[in-house]
This record gives sequence, C-alpha cells and structure tokens, in this order.
Amino acid sequence: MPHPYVLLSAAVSLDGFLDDTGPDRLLLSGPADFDRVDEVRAASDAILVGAGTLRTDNPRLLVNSAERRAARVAEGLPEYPLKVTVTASGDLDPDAQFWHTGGEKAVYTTDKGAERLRELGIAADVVAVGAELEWRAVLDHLGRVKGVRRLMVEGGGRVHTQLLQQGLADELQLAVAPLFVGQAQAPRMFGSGGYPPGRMRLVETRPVGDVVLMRYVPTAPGTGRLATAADRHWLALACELADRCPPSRTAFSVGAVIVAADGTELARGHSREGGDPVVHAEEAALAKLDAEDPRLAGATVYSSLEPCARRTSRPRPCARLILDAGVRRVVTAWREPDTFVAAADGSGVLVAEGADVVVLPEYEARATAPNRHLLG
Ligand SMILES: NC(=O)C1=CN([C@@H]2O[C@H](COP(=O)(O)OP(=O)(O)OC[C@H]3O[C@@H](n4cnc5c(N)ncnc54)[C@H](OP(=O)(O)O)[C@@H]3O)[C@@H](O)[C@H]2O)C=CC1
Ligand SMILES: Nc1c(N[C@@H]2O[C@H](COP(=O)(O)O)[C@@H](O)[C@H]2O)[nH]c(=O)[nH]c1=O
Repeated sequence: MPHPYVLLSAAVSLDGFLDDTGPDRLLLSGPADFDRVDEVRAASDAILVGAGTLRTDNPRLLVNSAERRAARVAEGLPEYPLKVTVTASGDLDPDAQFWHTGGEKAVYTTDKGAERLRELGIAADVVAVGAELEWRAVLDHLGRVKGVRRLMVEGGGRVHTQLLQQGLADELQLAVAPLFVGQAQAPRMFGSGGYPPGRMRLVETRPVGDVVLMRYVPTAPGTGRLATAADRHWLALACELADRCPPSRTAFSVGAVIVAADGTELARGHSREGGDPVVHAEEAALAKLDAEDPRLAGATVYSSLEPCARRTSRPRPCARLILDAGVRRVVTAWREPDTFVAAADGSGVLVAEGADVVVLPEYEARATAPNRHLLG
C-alpha cells in the first residue's frame, strides 16, 4: 500500500496564527466549521496531531456525530478513525484525553522516545522509526502496515510546516477565521524555511458560517528520485489524458504532461492527438513548446507509460526527444512491455544520460486501463 493521501487541516486567524498565547485552545472555527471538520474526520482512516498539540490542546479527536459514526460502522469501518501522534521526546502525558477516548491509537517516535513512552506506561501502539523521526517512514508505515489510505493532519504548526516543505501534503484545507490574534509569540500556521516553489492550485473556496474554507493542492514537481504529492497529482492527470486517445489495436494509449519546476503546466498531450495516427503523448506535448524554452531544463515530464527507447513509426523515440529538449526528470506509472517493440523501455536511455526516472507503480492499473485490449 502506498503513502496515504495526506490532507492538512487547520483554522487560522486573519493575521496567520493557529492559536493565541493563553492557556485555553483558541476557537477559530465556528459551529458550522467544527461540524465540517467532523465530516472530514469521519471520511478519514486516521487523524494525526503533533505532540505539541497534544500537550497544548489535550484534544480528543473524535467523530462527534453519532450518525457519521454509525455510517462508518455500516461501511465496515471502525467507529472512530485511528488516532496518531508523533513525538521525538516521548514526553507525553499518560492522562491526556487522546489515550482514553475513541478507538485505536498509534504513536510514531524515535528509539529514545519509545523508551520514554514505555517508562510512562503509555498503552498504545508505539512505532519507533529509528534515531530520527522521518516523515516518509511514518507515512510508509501508516500506508503499508496500518492500511491508512486517507490521513487527516490536524496540526500543529510544526507538523504542517514539515509536511508541506517536504512535498508530502496532498491537500491543504485552511479555514480563515474573521479575527486577529496580534501576539508575536503565538503559534503561526507555517514556519520559515524552504517551501516548494510557485503557486499552489486553488480547488475550492466555500463560506462555512463566518469562516472561509480554502482548499489548495500542491503543484511544484519534486526533485531527483523522490516522489512528492504533486508528482502523484500530475501523474494522475497524465493517466486521465490517456483515456482521451482515439482507440487503436496497434498502439498504446498514453497521456503526458510537462510541468515547470514552479508547478506551471507547460504542455500536455496524448497518443494520436490532432489526427496524427502515430504521434506519441510526450512527442505531442513537446511539439507545443518552443525548443528554446528555458523552463524545459528544470521541468518534469509525466507520462502514463514510460517514454519509448525505440519505435517503428518515427526515427526519434520519446526518450531521445525528452533528452534533446533538455528535460532531466521523468515520472511514469508503467514500464513498457514488449507488446509492439522489443526493449522499448526508455528508462535506461534516460538514466544513462543523467535524467532521474521515478516509477510510481500505484498508478500502473490506471495507466494500463485504456490499453487492456492490447495486453492479452
Ligand atoms: N487552529 C488550528 O486548527 C490548530 C491549532 N493548533 C495549535 O498549534 C499549537 C501547537 O503547534 P506546535 O507547537 O507547532 O506543535 P505540533 O503539534 O506541530 O507538534 C510538534 C511536536 O511534534 C513532534 N514532532 C513533529 N515533527 C517531528 C519530527 N519530524 N521529528 C520529531 N518530532 C516531531 C515533536 O514532539 P516532541 O516535542 O514530543 O519531541 C514536536 O515538538 C497549539 O497552540 C495548538 O493549539 C494545533 C492544531 C490545529
Ligand atoms: N482550534 C481549532 C482546531 N484545533 C484542532 O482541533 C483539535 C481539538 O479536537 P477535539 O478535542 O476533538 O475537539 C485540536 O487539537 C486541534 O488539532 N481545529 C479547527 O478546525 N478549528 C479550530 O478553531
């Protein structure tokens, strides 16, 4: 099971704070928004908060609506989503409400933190991921071992900042509340540091009582061989484009998108686009760009099928077109089988010339779907 879909959820003041400096939790959401948050919780497999939030807010993290809990049970799900926290120190209060309400709980921690949690007698599933707490290891364990497909992260600021900066957040749900905190020492929504470049994509705005919900998804491709949430979003689009190909019994249906380092979509294409019976998806997309476009050098090509290394229809295969365009990163879902051309897989060619190739097998079924009739 791949990483879960990671949804960051928070309410923020007009001046960008998550809380004030007082001892009580600041209610930024109103009743309607807390009910919306309850609905998002009910639709999640797990809810995660950082240890800072556990210490400050003493949250319960329940699904409060009895109807929503009943609907979960009717679907064969546990009544409550799994509750998850992360701590390096292991310094958590065994009397916190987190442990004594709701369903299953898990704590991700360091080797040292696990010792401390044992000393404290905290009876939860304690997962030590090593000397350091590394988010990819946490998400991998949640997906692979706990079967979590949808993870709601309810803060706090440090956790949100890390997940966003590391390109691991699939979606940000931000409720902006009509009030000011005005205290420089209060916790901020996002800390300083290196964020993915460019602009996120706004997918929804909605008034919820007197707050405004904004939903954003990341756009900036990852770098190197590590995949980010934005890489998955773009590859999913490439797979959707493959569905638009005119049907063929003699060629694959493939979709491709070319995305600049700042998340700007440069071009897209699909097989046999525009009445050309032999054009490949990557070729169709590249043909829409000026060969001198300086953004190509930092761009990523997303292709539902890996770019070809050989083809019978035209002299230059897509791996060569990509390299000649100056692109040095490719994300794909499906390694090319020998259906039409032997040894057509272009990954070797790309890697040999210094490109990074990332294969995300969780999208393979999606990429092969429009090609089922060709695969025997
Ligand atoms: N308005 C809203 O929607 C929300 C507001 N909040 C507010 O946010 C504030 C808390 O935020 P914040 O203080 O940033 O705390 P966080 O909840 O982000 O937790 C931070 C803690 O989590 C652990 N942790 C996180 N990442 C790592 C990592 N990579 N490696 C090791 N440990 C890690 C550490 O625990 P340890 O110290 O144990 O090692 C760290 O101190 C509170 O004031 C709360 O009210 C919180 C959630 C939502
Ligand atoms: N203050 C605040 C939020 N705070 C979040 O809600 C958690 C408390 O959950 P519970 O104990 O189940 O009610 C808390 O730990 C923090 O993660 N969330 C929001 O949507 N809006 C808000 O204004």
